[in-house]
Amino acid sequence: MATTDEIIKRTAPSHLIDHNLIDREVESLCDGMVQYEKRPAKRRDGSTVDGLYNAWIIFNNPKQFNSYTTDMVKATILAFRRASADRQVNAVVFTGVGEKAFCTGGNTKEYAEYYAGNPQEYRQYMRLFNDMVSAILGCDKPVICRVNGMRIGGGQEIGMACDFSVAHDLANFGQAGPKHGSAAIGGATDFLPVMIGCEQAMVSGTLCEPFSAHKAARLGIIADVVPALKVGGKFVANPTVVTDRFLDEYGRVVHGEFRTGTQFKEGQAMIKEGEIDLSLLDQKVEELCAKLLDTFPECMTKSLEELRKPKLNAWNQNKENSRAWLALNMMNEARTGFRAFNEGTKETGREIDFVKLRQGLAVGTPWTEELVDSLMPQAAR
Ligand SMILES: CC(C)(COP(=O)(O)OP(=O)(O)OC[C@H]1O[C@@H](n2cnc3c(N)ncnc32)[C@H](O)[C@@H]1OP(=O)(O)O)[C@@H](O)C(=O)NCCC(=O)NCCSC(=O)C1=CCCCC1=O
Repeated sequence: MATTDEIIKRTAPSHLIDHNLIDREVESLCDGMVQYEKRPAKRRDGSTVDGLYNAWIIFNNPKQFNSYTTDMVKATILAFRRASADRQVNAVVFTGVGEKAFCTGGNTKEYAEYYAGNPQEYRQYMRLFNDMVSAILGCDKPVICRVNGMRIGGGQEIGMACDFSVAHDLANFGQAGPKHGSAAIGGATDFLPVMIGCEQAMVSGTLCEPFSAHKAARLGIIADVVPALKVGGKFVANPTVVTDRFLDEYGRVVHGEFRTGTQFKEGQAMIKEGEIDLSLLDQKVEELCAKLLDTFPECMTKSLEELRKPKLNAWNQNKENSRAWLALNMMNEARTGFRAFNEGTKETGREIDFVKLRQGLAVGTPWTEELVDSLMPQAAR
């Protein structure tokens, strides 16, 4: 009987049709700010497999916490299409450069300096943003978000669109929308209720308070969490977070909550002194890729399609209306909030005086250029 290798050699077509839409390098669309790499797939024992790969899609804008510009969004859509169509690709790993941030969402500089007050332009941008989320949810390969750091705002939204998330435990998660002039309707309001339930979704989507990776694991937003901080050559859990007990003296769950006061400060100092090592994160990601490799490929894709439905159905129901609302919102609250973040500093703060704005609106003050300027942090203080 012929071996499988001999049969493959004899029967595979000599010419393969390319199903990509365009024949262009991902990097060329965005000055290398999104990288696309095919890394050899590995078996569970760590050995490399011939002719099979995992596609790594990497945001490369670390100075701005891997926030995505319009060009990066375009490149990301192309990257996911490429990985989806590539017969040699087992799984996609979506991550960012460095250890500080996976992604903190849309680029607030571009929002403030180009899109603010320009709803028709932002509507075009939102076409691309929506296509990026849909490209993740429509990828024929399992998508793993390798959470190499903060996952905030639109970063959390594209992260939650992925099938699995594995994080290092110094990463924070959360939304920024209502604090910065937006609503978290780029996926979060669709995904959060189905992933963590309506109550916790409400807390995250409205209050915009960051939460730890340990809490993200407890809530069920991520599949796994690993330590990244090394002190004296040994891995330790994030020292700014409670990880040594589950309940407080009143029986309330405290595991994964941030420590407070002096304990928090001591934790921060420990992080500063220690060394960050992402090797355990990479190990977990590779392990997951290897498990996915050990399955029938079409059964895997069908399983993904079915298991994505709760997220996908919510997303498809809302994405076009959300796009229109977000575009018009660029005339007032987004224009104000993103400018405030962009123009403010650590000294002045980067948010507006919400009470002042609410007081003005409460007596019918219209949105004017003058009102917006007066709300900027440097003007108010
Ligand atoms: C809370 C933060 C994520 C982190 O705070 P902190 O740790 O204090 O760091 P910073 O000093 O604020 O940031 C370090 C530098 O990175 C720059 N940065 C951070 N995030 C962005 C960004 N999103 N775009 C551009 N630049 C960014 C920051 O300016 C600093 O650089 P500098 O040169 O000034 O020192 C905090 O950074 C934060 O809140 N960031 C903004 C988060 C945000 O508002 N994101 C956009 C949300 S809206 C969105 O993503 C949407 C998606 C689609 C649908 C519509 C929509 O609104």
